[in-house]
Amino acid sequence: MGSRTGDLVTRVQSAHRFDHDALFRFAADNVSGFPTNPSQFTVSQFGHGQSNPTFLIEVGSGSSLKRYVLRKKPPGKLLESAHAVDREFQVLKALGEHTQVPVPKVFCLCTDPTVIGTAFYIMEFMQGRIFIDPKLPNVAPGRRSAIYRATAKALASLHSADVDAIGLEKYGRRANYCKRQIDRWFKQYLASTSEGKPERNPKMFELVDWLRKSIPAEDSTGATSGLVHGDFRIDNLVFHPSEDRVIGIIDWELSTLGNQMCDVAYSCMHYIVNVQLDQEHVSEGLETTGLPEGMLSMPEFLLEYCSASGKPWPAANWKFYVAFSMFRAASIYTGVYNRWLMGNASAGERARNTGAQANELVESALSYIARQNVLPQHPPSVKRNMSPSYESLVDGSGRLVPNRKVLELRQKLIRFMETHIYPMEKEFSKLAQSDLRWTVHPEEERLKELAKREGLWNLFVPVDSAARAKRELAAFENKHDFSTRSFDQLFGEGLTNLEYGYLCEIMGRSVWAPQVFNCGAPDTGNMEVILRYGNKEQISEWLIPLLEGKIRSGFAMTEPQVASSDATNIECSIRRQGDSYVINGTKWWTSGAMDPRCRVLILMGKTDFNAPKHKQQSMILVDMQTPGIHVKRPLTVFGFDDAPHGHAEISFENVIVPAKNILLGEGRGFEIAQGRLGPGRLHHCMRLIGAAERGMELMAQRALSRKTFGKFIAEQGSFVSDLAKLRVELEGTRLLVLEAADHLDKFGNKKARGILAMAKVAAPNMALKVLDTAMQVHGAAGVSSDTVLAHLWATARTLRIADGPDEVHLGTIGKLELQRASKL
Ligand SMILES: Cc1cc2nc3c(=O)[nH]c(=O)nc-3n(C[C@H](O)[C@H](O)[C@H](O)COP(=O)(O)OP(=O)(O)OC[C@H]3O[C@@H](n4cnc5c(N)ncnc54)[C@H](O)[C@@H]3O)c2cc1C
Repeated sequence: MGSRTGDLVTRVQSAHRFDHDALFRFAADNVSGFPTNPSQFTVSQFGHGQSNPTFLIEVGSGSSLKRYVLRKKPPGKLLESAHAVDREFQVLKALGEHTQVPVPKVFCLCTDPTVIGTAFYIMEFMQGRIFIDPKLPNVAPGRRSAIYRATAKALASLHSADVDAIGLEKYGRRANYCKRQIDRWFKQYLASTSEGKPERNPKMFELVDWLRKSIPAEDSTGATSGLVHGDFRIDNLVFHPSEDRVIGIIDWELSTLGNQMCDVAYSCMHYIVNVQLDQEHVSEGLETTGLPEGMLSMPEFLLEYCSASGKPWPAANWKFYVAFSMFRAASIYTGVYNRWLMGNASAGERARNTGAQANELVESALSYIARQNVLPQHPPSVKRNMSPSYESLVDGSGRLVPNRKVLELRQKLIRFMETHIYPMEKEFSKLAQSDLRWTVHPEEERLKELAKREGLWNLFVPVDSAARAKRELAAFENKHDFSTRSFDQLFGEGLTNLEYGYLCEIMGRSVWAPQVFNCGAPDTGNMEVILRYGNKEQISEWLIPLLEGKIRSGFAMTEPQVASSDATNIECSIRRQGDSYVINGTKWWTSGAMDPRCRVLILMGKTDFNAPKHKQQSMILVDMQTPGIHVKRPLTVFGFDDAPHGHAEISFENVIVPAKNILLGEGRGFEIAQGRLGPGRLHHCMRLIGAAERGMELMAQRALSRKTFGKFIAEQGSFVSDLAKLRVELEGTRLLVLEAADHLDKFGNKKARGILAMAKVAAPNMALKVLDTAMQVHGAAGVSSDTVLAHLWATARTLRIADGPDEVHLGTIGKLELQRASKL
C-alpha cells in the first residue's frame, strides 16, 4: 500500500522554523471556517519532496480536529524565479474552481514576508495515499496497472485543461518552451556551480549542445503546448484512500504553459533511470531491471496517456524529451546539492548524494541519446491491458468468446469510462438535482462528439438491422451521402447482439454512460424499431437524427388506468381520419420524454377495438411538438426523477398525426412490440451486469480499506464467502445474458423469447443482490448519494417491473417448459 498522506510528516527542521503564532493569527483571519479558539495548534513538516517546504497544520483535537497544508518558499537567498508559491496558488485556484483536474482546494495566499518570513499559501489537506516508490512495492500486482492507468489519466486530464477558458492564458509562453527551459536550467546549473560551489561537469555542456540542436519542430509551433505541471511523478499524486484513482495532483512549483511532452517524458523517467534521494547512485530503470508483476510497461503507459488525451504516439521525438528530462533533473539536483552544502535543502541530510547523482544523470542522458531504439514506432496492442478474465481469450473463436475487434472496442470503452465518465458522475448528478435539472449538461454533448470520434458510437446497432435500414435508404441517395465514413459510422461497428453484450456491460457501470455513446434506453429499442420496421421516409425523418444523437425519443405504451403488463388492456385510441390519425389517451412512465432533446415518441394504442385481441394495437411515430400533447408531470423512482431524461405522464387530446407515421401498418403493434422488446430488454440486462460489476468492485475496495472492531470488513464474519457467492451468481447471469444475445442473433426474437425472459428475470435480481450487499458494506454512505450504489440499485429495482414484471417472464419460461414436456 502507499503511505498515508498524514504519516509523511516529521518535526519541523531547524532551518525551516517560523513563528507559529503569526501563522495562527493569519490563518484565523483568512481561512474561512478556521477554528479561532482551538485546544491545540501544531505544525509538522512533510519530509517527502524537497522544493518548497510543506507543512501539516493541525488545529483542535479529537472529533473537532481540522487539518490544512501550508506551503512556503524556503528561507535564505534563492535562485531567480524559483519557488514562486504565488504561481502555485494561482494555478491550483484556477484548476480547482473551473475544471475536473484533481487538485487540492486552496484557501489563502500571503505574499507578505513579514508574517512568517516568506510568502506562503494554505490549502486543503487531502487524506489519501502517496506512492513514493514508482515500483509500487507492497501493492498487489493486480492493482499496479490500475494505479499506473490512473496516473496516465491524471496527466491527460491536466493536459486537457483549457487554459484560455480558466484565466491561465498568461501563465507562461507556450511556444519555444524547450528552448527556454534549456537556457533556464543551464543558467541555473551554471549559477549552482560557480566559484566556490560544486564542480562543473564538462559533459553537461555536451548534453546541452545536443539538446539545443535537437529541439523538435513542434516546440516552436506550439502544437504540443498547453498547461505543463513541470514535476509530474507518481509521488506528486495523492490517490484515494482505498480506490485506485487520483484525487490530487500536488507540487505545482514548476508549472507553466509550454510543451506538454516534457511532462510525459518526465513521468516516464523511472522506466529509464532509478533516481532516489536515499541512494548513493543513479541506477538502471524498470526497462532494464524488469517490470514488477502487473505493472504497465512504458509503451503501455504511453498508450494509456495518448488515448486519454487524444495525443499522437510520441515515438518521433521521444529521445529528445527523455534526454531533456534527465538534463533538467541533473540541473535541479545540482541546485539541491548546492543548497545542501549551504545547509538549507528542505530534504535535509537526504540531499547529500544529489551532486553525484546529477553527474550520473548527465551520463545516462548521453547514453540514452546514443541508443538505436528507444520507443517502438507504433503503440502496443491492447492485449496486456485487458482485464484478467479476458486476457486469454484474444484469439479465441469459440462461442461466447469475444474476438479481437470486440476486445479492442472494449478496452477503448473502459478507458473512455475511466477518463471521461466516472470523473463526471458527481457533476452530472449535481446538475440533475439543481433547479436546472431538466437541462442537458454541456459536457454530455461534448463527450458525445468525443465518443463519435473514437468509434464508440451506436455500437448497439445490430449488423442485420443496419443492412436493412441502409437498403431502405438507398432510395434517398441524393439526400444522404452513403460514401462518407461519418454516415457509415451512424450504423455502428457492424456488431452482433452477442458482440455488443461485452460492450454494453461496460456502459452499464454508470447511469450516465449509455447516452454518451448513444446507447441509452429507450432510444436503442426505439431506433431498433425504426431500423427493422421503418419505411424509408420514417428512417430518413426520425432514425437519422436519432442515430446522429441530435434528438432523443420515448416509448409510450403504459397507461395509468389499466394493468399494462398485459398490453391487450391498453385503451389509448388511434383513430383514422382522412390522411391523419387522431390520438386520445393518457400514458405514463414514458421514459426520456422530459428530456429537452426528446422529439419523437413511438406510441402504442388501438386502431381497432373490435379486431382479434392481438390485432387491435398499432404503433405510430408522434412528433412531441404536435398540439394536444401535454406533459403533465415527471414521476420519481424512490425519489430519483432521473433528470434530465425523466419518466413522464402525458395526456394526448385529439393529437393529429400524419397517417404516414404508422409503423408497419394498422394492427401490427404486437408484432413490433415483440421485435422491439427483444434487443431493448436485453440491453437492460447487459447494463445490469456492468452495474453489478461496479458494485462488486466498490464493495471489495471498501471492505479492504475500512476497519471495524479492529479488523478490516473483509476479515469479518462470512464476508469472503458472501462475496464469492455473489461472484458465482454474477458470472452465471453474464453467461445467461450472452447466451440470450447469441440466440437473438441466430434464431430471432420469437425463438429466443424463453432465454430472453430468463435473462430478464435473472439480471435485475442478481444485480439487486450485489448492490444491496455493496450498500450494506458501505454503511450509511451506501444508501446516500455519495456513492453511485443507491442510484444503481434504484434503477435495477425498476427493471423487475419495467419491460414486463418478473411474473410475466416467469410465466413465459414456465409455459415453454410445459410445452416441451408435453411434446416428449
Ligand atoms: C423506471 C420505469 C421506466 C419505465 N419506462 C417505460 C417506458 O419508457 N414506456 C412505457 O410504456 N412503460 C414504461 N414503464 C412501465 C412498465 O413497463 C410497466 O410498469 C410494466 O409493464 C408493468 O405495468 P403496470 O405498472 O401497469 O403494472 P401491472 O400490469 O398493474 O402489474 C402489477 C403487478 O402485477 C403482477 N402481475 C402482472 N402480471 C402478472 C402475471 N401474469 N402473473 C402474476 N403476477 C402478475 C406483478 O407483480 C406486477 O408487478 C416504466 C416503468 C418504470 C418503473
